[in-house]
Amino acid sequence: MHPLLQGVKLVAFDLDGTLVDSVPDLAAAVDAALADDGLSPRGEARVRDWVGNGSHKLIERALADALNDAPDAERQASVHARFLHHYGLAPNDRTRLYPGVREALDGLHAAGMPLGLVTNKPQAFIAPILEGFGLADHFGLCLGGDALPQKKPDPAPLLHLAAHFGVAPGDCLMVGDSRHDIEAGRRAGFRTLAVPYGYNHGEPVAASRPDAQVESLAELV
Ligand SMILES: O=C(O)COP(=O)(O)O
Ligand SMILES: [Mg+2]
Repeated sequence: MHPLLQGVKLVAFDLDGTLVDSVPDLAAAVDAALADDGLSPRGEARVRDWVGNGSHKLIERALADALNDAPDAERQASVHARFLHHYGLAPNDRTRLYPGVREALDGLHAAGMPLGLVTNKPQAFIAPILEGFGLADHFGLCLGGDALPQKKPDPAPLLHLAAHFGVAPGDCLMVGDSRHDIEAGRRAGFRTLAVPYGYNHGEPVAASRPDAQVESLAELV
């Protein structure tokens, strides 16, 4: 067991970039939505740097890049709707679990550790993705970016999760790949653990000074 887990009574995981490498499917849906609007594809490498603040921000960043200008609200809304449509058709085609994720989730779950998921991804996509990997039953509560008025880096979803399980924030651990996870965790009073392999707008997540970092989540168990 990782030393940071000592005394921990609830572990909250981020989804994109922490448990799953979802950018191939996200980028395909972004590019399909842009194509519906007559715009050229942006590609996986750019989309990788735009993930982390939810689907509206993702589309805003993609449109600003494609247009070289801030999109108007109507165009933003219509391309976002097309993105939700395309992503909903294939959220799991090329999405993969990172190495060590299944071992970590199986091990923690088998040990009776309550697990939660806090992602900025829309709620509707969480279950299809987790079910695709047979992992939906591992999590007692999953919160998407549209589940509450606030999303990460606001601490509200983490505090909601801790209250749901009746665990004091100081006994909770937030595990994530981006500065939004570490900031939300710190502001909620959680311990924080980072993985370096995900999406953090092209910056090392270590710059956010998490309490610890692991190369693989297998190190948790
Ligand atoms: O949808 C996003 O922007 C990222 O989601 P995450 O919070 O699971 O990294
Ligand atoms: Mg993430």
